[in-house]
Amino acid sequence: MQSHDSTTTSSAPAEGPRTKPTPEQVRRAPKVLLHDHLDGGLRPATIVELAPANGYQALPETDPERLGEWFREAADSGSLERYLETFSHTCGVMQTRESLVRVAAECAEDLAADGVVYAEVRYAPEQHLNGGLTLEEVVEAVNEGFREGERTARARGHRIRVGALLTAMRHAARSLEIAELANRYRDVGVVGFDIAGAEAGFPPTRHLDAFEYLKRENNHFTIHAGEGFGLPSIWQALQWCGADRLGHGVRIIDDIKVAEDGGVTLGRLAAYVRDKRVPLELCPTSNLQTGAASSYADHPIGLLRRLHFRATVNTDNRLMSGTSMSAEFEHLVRTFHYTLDDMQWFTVNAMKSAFIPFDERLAMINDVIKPGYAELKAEWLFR
Ligand SMILES: O=c1[nH]cnc2c1ncn2[C@@H]1O[C@H](CO)[C@@H](O)[C@H]1O
Ligand SMILES: [Zn+2]
Repeated sequence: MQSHDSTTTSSAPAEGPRTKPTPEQVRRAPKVLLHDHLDGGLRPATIVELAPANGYQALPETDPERLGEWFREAADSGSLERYLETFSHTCGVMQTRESLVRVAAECAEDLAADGVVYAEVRYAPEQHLNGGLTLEEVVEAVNEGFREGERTARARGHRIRVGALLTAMRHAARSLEIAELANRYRDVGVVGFDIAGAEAGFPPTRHLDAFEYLKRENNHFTIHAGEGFGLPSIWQALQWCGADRLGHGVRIIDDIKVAEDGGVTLGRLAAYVRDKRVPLELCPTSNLQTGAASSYADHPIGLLRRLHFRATVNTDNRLMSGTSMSAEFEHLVRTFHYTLDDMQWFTVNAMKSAFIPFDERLAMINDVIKPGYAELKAEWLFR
């Protein structure tokens, strides 16, 4: 793996842009998040407070701290299916308009406080209908919450833009309806579409009609693929369904061979993914919990970054993984000795891969991300 410990050579500066960023710098660095689930990022205290209004009585703990621990432990099962069971408790308290507005507002605030400047946050509208809301009311409540959170963040000195991705559940049969919903709200807060849920046994081609519809509408979508299942799922997502990005895609590693001497051979699918610059929404901590990777050091992100795949860093579910964008980068800095330059590389990759218009992505890169990193990289000069 990469190892450039810049403190070992006597001629290298002890400080500088290529040294390890401090936790404070990691937090302040502008970050872009493409893969974060709204129902996987609630504050534990909010879950406890919202339970009565939603008539939800099945919470495993009512003390916020213990509840947070419960989620982290329950999600740490080594299986995607068991990991997903924990979402019944978060969706259980997201069944009223007020609950959805609050959860979305807090999501935007929490991401902004963590230094995220642009986020695409996903959720499945079909999972929020038990209290009598319509699909449209769900989308409008979440949009309202994101706008409110953006304003609160701004008042606290943080700038963030949040777009929604509408997810359809792959075991269910509402994907075309949700794709149509995403299309209807595309210029009002919704930037794309996704499918999620258990991957094994539910191939993306089950939802081909939804993807073909979105393609005809010139709309954007990502597909969870290559997480709980391997290469066939990634291949279908790209070559049958036409996904713009891969949710996780981490198992593309199965199509990459590294020889004893370090030589690397890409199979046809891995070569396609790299050549076509297909964005990989990698989520290291989540992968450790669902068994898609065994440790940070063994996580394919190290190799994929080295091979210049379009890799991005994401949280997936901040509650279940007890993580944040800063925490994910901290793990990577510690494991792979990443610098601010590496962080900027991942962040620019993510911004290039976002679903908002090209001119806005470019302005975010040139006017927000690059100046943000330049300022951090220059700090050592003035200490
Ligand atoms: O890593 C994941 N892989 C597959 N599905 C997921 C993952 N994280 C969350 N969800 C599913 O997406 C739904 C909508 O947000 C969640 O309710 C959960 O069931
Ligand atoms: Zn996910």
